[in-house]
Amino acid sequence: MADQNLAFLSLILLCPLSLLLFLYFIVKPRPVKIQIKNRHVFITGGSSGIGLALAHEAALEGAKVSILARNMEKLNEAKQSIKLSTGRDVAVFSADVRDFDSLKKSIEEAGPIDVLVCNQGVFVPRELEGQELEEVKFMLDVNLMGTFHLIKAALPGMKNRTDRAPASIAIMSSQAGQVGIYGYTAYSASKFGLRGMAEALQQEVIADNIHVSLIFPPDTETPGLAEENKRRPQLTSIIAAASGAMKADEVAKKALNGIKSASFMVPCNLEGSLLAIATAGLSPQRSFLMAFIEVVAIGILRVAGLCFQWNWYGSIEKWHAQKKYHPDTTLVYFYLEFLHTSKHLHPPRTGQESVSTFQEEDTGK
Ligand SMILES: NC(=O)C1=CN([C@@H]2O[C@H](COP(=O)(O)OP(=O)(O)OC[C@H]3O[C@@H](n4cnc5c(N)ncnc54)[C@H](OP(=O)(O)O)[C@@H]3O)[C@@H](O)[C@H]2O)C=CC1
Ligand SMILES: CCCCCCCCCCCCCCCC(=O)[C@@H](N)CO
Repeated sequence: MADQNLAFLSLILLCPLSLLLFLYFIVKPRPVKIQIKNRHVFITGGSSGIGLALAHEAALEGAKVSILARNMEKLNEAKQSIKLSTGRDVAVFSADVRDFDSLKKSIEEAGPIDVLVCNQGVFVPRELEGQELEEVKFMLDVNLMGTFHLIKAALPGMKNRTDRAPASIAIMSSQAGQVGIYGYTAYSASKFGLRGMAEALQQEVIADNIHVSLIFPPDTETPGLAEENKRRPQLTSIIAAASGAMKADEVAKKALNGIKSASFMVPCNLEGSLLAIATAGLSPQRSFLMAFIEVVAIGILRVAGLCFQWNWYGSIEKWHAQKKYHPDTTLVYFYLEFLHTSKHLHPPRTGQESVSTFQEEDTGK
């Protein structure tokens, strides 16, 4: 009897241990550390929000930082604020990521890059039915094509870097790049696109000791989010509230740690970690411990994911039912529910909002 118990006990211990051992030997690419100190860190969208917070963090850690965005005034303000808080000078470059030639010029001027952070991004949430195709194209152009332009422009210099030390290409996705969210058809498409690009690119640049990281923040308090909240559909806010909001410097710290450990997927909060496991798919995983957790947890997280979908489709059904039977009270109802589910307070949508965010951003540049 005692022998049987012992055999049973060693069996339940042996299974996970042999799985761990197996994963230890097979995870690829192998773990690597990316140094930040004294390296050239080039951050697009570095004049605002998450990019600016990342520029601060990287400068604090002793990097040589360059930031790129369109508006020179905002760039200079960012430069001053980083100088003030860290005592370090950052180089600023004004270019639109949609314009490959001017981007290439800036990148050549900046010199070889060790850590490229593709962070620029625009988000104009709206149901596809009411969204102009130009707005769809705007998001795909800046978020997806802009990142292609950046990597095409920076890669030759990165490959020819003299020290051959591990380098990084970090790409700012979003939790809306892991799961499709109501109101984000175009935005989610642009961010899902980045994931496909990143998975393929990692295989192509591994031989050059370049390591790709994909960062997945939840709602993050930035000037961009404040602008977005003025016109975000209520259902988008309700669904996005499933993941807690973060501050830009918290996201920047998580992002920089993810870059330093060369993690392929970089979640930023607890919900993000669960999402990363639930959507692991065939993405690379360097950590055998994380791989172990993925293998063990993936089934139950699928159940959790289905529960989230149940909840979200419930909200959508309620929204439509309210609209049908009480057209006048719908907005009030959702506004009240919204107050309970989100920290971002703003007046309910009237349906009369203009597309000015997009037009203002997009003209005269
Ligand atoms: N805030 C959030 O809730 C979340 C944000 N993200 C992602 O994080 C990234 C940063 O977001 P956030 O900090 O909120 O954004 P902000 O709107 O605060 O800042 C965006 C930055 O990108 C620059 N930028 C915008 N368009 C272009 C362009 N065409 N060419 C060059 N630079 C451009 C802006 O400068 P300028 O206008 O002068 O060009 C600015 O520096 C984005 O990719 C976003 O999708 C992901 C999840 C959540
Ligand atoms: C299996 C377990 C699942 C765990 C919970 C899932 C929660 C999903 C919430 C998605 C939130 C999307 C926010 C997008 C923010 C963004 O990108 C915009 N603000 C634009 O910048």
